[in-house]
Amino acid sequence: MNILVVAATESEILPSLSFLESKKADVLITGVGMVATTYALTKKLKTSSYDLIINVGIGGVLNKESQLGEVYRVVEDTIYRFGAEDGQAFLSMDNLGFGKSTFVEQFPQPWDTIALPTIKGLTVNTVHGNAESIEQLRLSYPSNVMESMEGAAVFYVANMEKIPVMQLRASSNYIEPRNRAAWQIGLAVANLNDCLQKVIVSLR
Ligand SMILES: O=C(O)c1cccc(C(=O)CC[C@H]2O[C@@H](n3cnc4c(=O)[nH]cnc43)[C@H](O)[C@@H]2O)c1
Repeated sequence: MNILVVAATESEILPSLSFLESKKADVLITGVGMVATTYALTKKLKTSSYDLIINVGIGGVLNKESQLGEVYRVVEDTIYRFGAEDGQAFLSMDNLGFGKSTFVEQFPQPWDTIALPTIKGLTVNTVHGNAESIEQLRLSYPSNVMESMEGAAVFYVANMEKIPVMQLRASSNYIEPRNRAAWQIGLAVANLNDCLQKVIVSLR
């Protein structure tokens, strides 16, 4: 199976680089954000074809009862507040009739890999960091969500190209008023890479 692993930054995938080379899986470092990700992935797919794209990274979670460092399979991912304000209401791209703002994982067949907790993803241009915007987020998403800056872009490109795709994301921080000192990036990156390697071994 030809696999492409997509990460925003090299530091998120560094512990797996030699493992991935030994498994003949390709790695793409896109840069942070939806625009950089869409460009880099689309360009890569012009010259190479894959049976599976795996997006990996760290992210923020809303539910403070969940443990930081936990690795999730993101089953769908929405571009947050992609649409128009109408007074106090919000009209999504779907409501406006301009297309979709939610994109989904798509399994290769046959699919058999390790069990992981699942979560919905939100992809943002601005990392949440103040109480008012986080309260607004909680009203729209009362259950837990995983926030990143790239997930929906990877799903979008893969869905458009009809390439199976999954997203593994480890929680590095809670979505809370900015508290960078509390981010557990080392733990999240270690768990993420451990999980990625298990998934790849299970697929081959
Ligand atoms: O220090 C900051 O405030 C900050 C702002 C933007 C990005 C970062 C990164 O560390 C970039 C790496 C990567 O991290 C993902 N990430 C991690 N936590 C979150 C979050 O709570 N909300 C959205 N994205 C998050 C993101 O996918 C970046 O690519 C630091």
